[in-house]
Amino acid sequence: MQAFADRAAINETMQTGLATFYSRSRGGRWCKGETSGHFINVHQLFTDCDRDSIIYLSDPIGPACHTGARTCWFKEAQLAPAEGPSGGSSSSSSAVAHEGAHDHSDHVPRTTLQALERTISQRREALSQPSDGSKPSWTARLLSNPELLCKKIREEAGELCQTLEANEGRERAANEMADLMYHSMVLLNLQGVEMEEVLRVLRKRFTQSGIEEKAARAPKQQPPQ
Ligand SMILES: N=c1c2ncn([C@@H]3O[C@H](COP(=O)(O)OP(=O)(O)OP(=O)(O)O)[C@@H](O)[C@H]3O)c2ncn1[C@@H]1O[C@H](COP(=O)(O)O)[C@@H](O)[C@H]1O
Repeated sequence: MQAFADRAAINETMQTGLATFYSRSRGGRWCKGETSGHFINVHQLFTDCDRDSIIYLSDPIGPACHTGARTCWFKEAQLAPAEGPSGGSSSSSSAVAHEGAHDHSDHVPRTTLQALERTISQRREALSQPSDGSKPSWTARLLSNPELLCKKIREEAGELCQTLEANEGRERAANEMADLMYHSMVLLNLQGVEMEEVLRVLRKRFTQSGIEEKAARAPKQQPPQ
């Protein structure tokens, strides 16, 4: 979402950790979620180079958009082709944006991981439909065969390690990591885990050393003899 914030709203955000803005229509400060319950937990603030724009990096509790959509950006703007000099159009109006007809439930800008996660979900959904004779899908094969999936994940992890052990170079390492991530994401789909949950776990760990975290763990219960 995008909204205005004045100095007081930004100060409040920093003090409470909840995204707070300034409503120009109501002429006052508002904490996102105070009516809906959909608060936004802010964990980092960035300003742009000339300090007139701020990003609140955050974890939203529920949908961020007042329409109930996860994000406010669900309408795709399409760029009209630029007209040449004979078209009589000035350069400032050569690219005209207009809204696409997409519905917010499915059409939102996605990060690379979210786009891949969506494709995997679509393959999973297609498994429960009668086959439409479309192209064979490797993802569908993995989803239907957990044994093959786990074998591939172990194999890909081994190949990633080998890139270091056999000094295979950075391009190979990037490729093997991509293989491992893709196959692991198929497993996460079967487990009902979203990548966002994994990223949240990683973010939580930002402030803690791995050694300290392990030392603080509760002792494991011994299995009954
Ligand atoms: N990212 C991937 C992806 N990465 C790897 N693979 C497939 O995983 C398989 C890996 O098996 P291999 O045994 O060949 O293993 P390998 O390590 O690549 O090969 P070797 O080094 O062992 O020879 C290959 O078929 C790859 O094409 C992937 N298959 C699919 N995706 C994504 O999933 C989408 C949907 O794919 P389908 O479900 O196949 O339509 C694609 O558009 C991609 O975005």
